[in-house]
Amino acid sequence: MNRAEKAALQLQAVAVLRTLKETRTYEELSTLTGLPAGDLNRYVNGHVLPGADRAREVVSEVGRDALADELVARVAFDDEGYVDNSGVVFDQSFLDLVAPVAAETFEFASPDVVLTAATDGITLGAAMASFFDARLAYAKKSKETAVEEFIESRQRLASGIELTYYLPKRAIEAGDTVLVVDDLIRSGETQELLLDIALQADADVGGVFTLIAVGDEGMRRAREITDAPVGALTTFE
Ligand SMILES: O=P(O)(O)OC[C@H]1O[C@H](OP(=O)(O)OP(=O)(O)O)[C@H](O)[C@@H]1O
Repeated sequence: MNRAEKAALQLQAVAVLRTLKETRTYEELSTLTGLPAGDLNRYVNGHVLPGADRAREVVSEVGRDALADELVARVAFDDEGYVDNSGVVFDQSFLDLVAPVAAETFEFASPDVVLTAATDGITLGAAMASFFDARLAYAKKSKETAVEEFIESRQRLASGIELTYYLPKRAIEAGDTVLVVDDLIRSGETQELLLDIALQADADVGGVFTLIAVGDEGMRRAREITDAPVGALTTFE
């Protein structure tokens, strides 16, 4: 880890602690993290930065659990099992915290491009792309006017309806490492289409990440297609 990476990790840990502090006292934060309340106070107020080891622990362990809990609290299911995750995907600051936690938790290859599906995957994709200093590409269900060449991936869904995603061809170059992300994986049909787009582009898949996995069908499907790490921040049964 070079100096800039260390500084970035330290600042991410401070951002995680500040978010946790919004709804907790320093004593509660101390119980949660195992760190002394006085040190936490100095980190949250920006007087001192946590050392690299502490910072990593905050981001990957405390941060992961706390963000997963926060995610559960912000997601609602209706009677038919559909998910309302607007409380998460509309909150770019929250997603900006998720990105370093995801990167610390799963061993994704550092991507050149983060690939997602419009619409709800875009804000998570932007957070992940910004964290990795990568480009963002999102496939859409319609063709963008004025774009001449597309990579298309089509599939007949279990429902019988055909779903096609289109990505402007120049968005991914052959040999790019692609991290596929989405807000939600349920059946895995969308992930399969995104992974097929990466394959058609002759890209290498560096990982698959989702905020929410509903059941394990979609995650299993993604793991059948790629050997890269496939991870979710939270799984709902
Ligand atoms: O694993 P799957 O069964 O494919 O489901 C996951 C997909 O469903 C949602 O998108 P949706 O198709 O509702 O489009 P939207 O993002 O525009 O709402 C979600 O954003 C994922 O892309």
